Amino acid sequence: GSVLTHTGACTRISNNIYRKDLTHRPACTMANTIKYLGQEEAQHIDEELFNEYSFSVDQLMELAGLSCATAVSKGYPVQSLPKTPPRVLVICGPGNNGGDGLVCARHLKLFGYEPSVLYPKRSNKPLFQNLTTQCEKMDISFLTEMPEADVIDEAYNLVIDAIFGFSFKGAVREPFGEILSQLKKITVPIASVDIPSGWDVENGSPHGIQPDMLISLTAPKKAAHHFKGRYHFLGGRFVPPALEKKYELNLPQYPGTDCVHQLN
Ligand SMILES: NC(=O)C1=CN([C@@H]2O[C@H](COP(=O)(O)OP(=O)(O)OC[C@H]3O[C@@H](n4cnc5c(N)ncnc54)[C@H](OP(=O)(O)O)[C@@H]3O)[C@@H](O)[C@H]2O)[C@@H](O)CC1
Ligand SMILES: [K+]
Repeated sequence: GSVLTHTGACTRISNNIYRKDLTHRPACTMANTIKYLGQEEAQHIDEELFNEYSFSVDQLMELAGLSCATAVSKGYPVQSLPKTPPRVLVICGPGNNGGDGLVCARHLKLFGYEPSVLYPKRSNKPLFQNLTTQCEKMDISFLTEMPEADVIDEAYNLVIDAIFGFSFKGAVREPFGEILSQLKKITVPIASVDIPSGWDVENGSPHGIQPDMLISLTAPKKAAHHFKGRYHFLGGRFVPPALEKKYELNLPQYPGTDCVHQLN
């Protein structure tokens, strides 16, 4: 049952999850509302997971990437894809969001998809080199350049956008400006990891890419209020309860042992 005493400013999405109405601040208690994080708060939680809770990047990235592949398999089951072979294009950026993409590509391959990766600005950190080798050893092909929008529509069933996450700031620098301009023209669906790339992390971007799926990791970022696609999943089921409490994340219960929770 609801414990909210509000004026209709919250939209009930599913059990114990309420989405804030964009037009006015909810008068309801925030006790049952999943928190949408600002950029700095997302970065603080990230630092705390590593520094206070002693997680390694590898651990959380593996769970984040697995969540993304799982959400994709729920929204776009391999048997339901219009084109065979079941090709998907995974575009990876230079930071940890790109690392999530590399992990996601590997799990998608294990799930029966045929991922190809575009990873134009590579990190020389061992973690990223290892993730790249793991993909190569699993016969995941790496593209040398961004295909034109019509080629993507012809060859791929969907695009995984793992270009930028919660550390994105300012005007998009190349080669990602050109990549995002092609993504604005494609008609196959885009699944964005954590943030639709190119969007301001808090305010979104009305003229940016419009993904069909968003997989929010740890907790949604404020930009997710502007997401208009069909599927919004929460992933990254690794938040210790004490950390969740400290930041008042009010995360929903994940079903059973699932690593993703569908928000809408
Ligand atoms: N705690 C969690 O929840 C976990 C979070 N995880 C994931 O980590 C993500 C955050 O990763 P992150 O901090 O590495 O940054 P991210 O957003 O990938 O981008 C930084 C890179 O982008 C670049 N860049 C920035 N602005 C740019 C511009 N305008 N134009 C062009 N380039 C620009 C910038 O380049 P530089 O400024 O260094 O040149 C830098 O290299 C998070 O969203 C989630 O997906 C999981 O892996 C694990 C658990
Ligand atoms: K992204």
